[in-house]
Amino acid sequence: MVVELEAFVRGLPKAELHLHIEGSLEPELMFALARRNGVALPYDSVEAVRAAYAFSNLQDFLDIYYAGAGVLQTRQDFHDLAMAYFDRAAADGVRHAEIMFDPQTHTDRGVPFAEVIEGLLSAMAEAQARHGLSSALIMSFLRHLSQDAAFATLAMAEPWLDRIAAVGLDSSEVGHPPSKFAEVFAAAAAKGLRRVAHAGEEGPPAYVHEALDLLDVDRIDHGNRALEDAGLVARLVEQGMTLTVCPLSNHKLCVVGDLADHPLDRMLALGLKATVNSDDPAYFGGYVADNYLAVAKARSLSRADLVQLARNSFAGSFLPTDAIARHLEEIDAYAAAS
Ligand SMILES: Nc1ncnc2[nH]cnc12
Ligand SMILES: [Zn+2]
Repeated sequence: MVVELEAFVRGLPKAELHLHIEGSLEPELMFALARRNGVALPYDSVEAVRAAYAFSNLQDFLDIYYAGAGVLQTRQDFHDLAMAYFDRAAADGVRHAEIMFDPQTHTDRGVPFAEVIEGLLSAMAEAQARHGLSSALIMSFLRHLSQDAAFATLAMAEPWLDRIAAVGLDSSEVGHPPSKFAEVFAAAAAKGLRRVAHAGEEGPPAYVHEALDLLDVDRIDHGNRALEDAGLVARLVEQGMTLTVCPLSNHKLCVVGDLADHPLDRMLALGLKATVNSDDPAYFGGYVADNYLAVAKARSLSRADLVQLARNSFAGSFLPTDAIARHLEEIDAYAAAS
């Protein structure tokens, strides 16, 4: 049976490994939560919000993203936000999602850590029950803030550490190298947490080296600029390091000028373990299947490439090996039947 590309992509079993839950806040939900919580928004319509989503770099986006997150106040808000994401992800063939959250974006405006994480955890349980979709939490530190602030966040998370898979590092990259967070990542590792970090999105290849050397990361989020350093590429290939690549994000934030120039297929050809992810889907124009489709069309990816990307997503996840093996078998059966 030859399945048409869009149906093939949406049906392909996949994991999403790079998703900021605050970046899945659609303007409609932003308005509904603003009303529910009595928060004033600087926009008078959903259309005006969408019109503001024209970014020329990462910081342009982050300014709007942190402002939008201000409508999130109660555990019900975080539950509703995450459920909206899980419903969309399930419709996109996502079987497992490792979602990042930015506690400091909320605790710094007086929202208790417990409200944030309990809302997310209840949605994760509901996604498992409703869709059979498993998930894990990545607690990201904001790199424009200090390492001491990251340590304070790690301390706040102490009662929930058995429910958090990993720590991450996000926000404004340039000027905030991984080395700034070496001690807090070591402390997280000592507590049994895995580690991921945004590196090489806007920052130089040296930041990717630092994430490997000083943060001992299990995955690199983005990693595009690693391609500028052949020795670094060889190192990433040798280590089998997963890169969580986000094509529509790269385009919207001008990391690539045109999707037609996206390096995803070059990464695969070099032997890098690239995956496809949505990053902040409400802001960048599409969820994970839209990312697969857009880059597949722009770069003429083969079905074998798409299957490889989906395989990489499970292989690079924090799932136990037996669960990974089951998902890989499901992909093989799907590919054989399509
Ligand atoms: N693409 C991105 N890069 C850095 N920090 C982020 N926070 C949310 N999305 C991000
Ligand atoms: Zn990201």
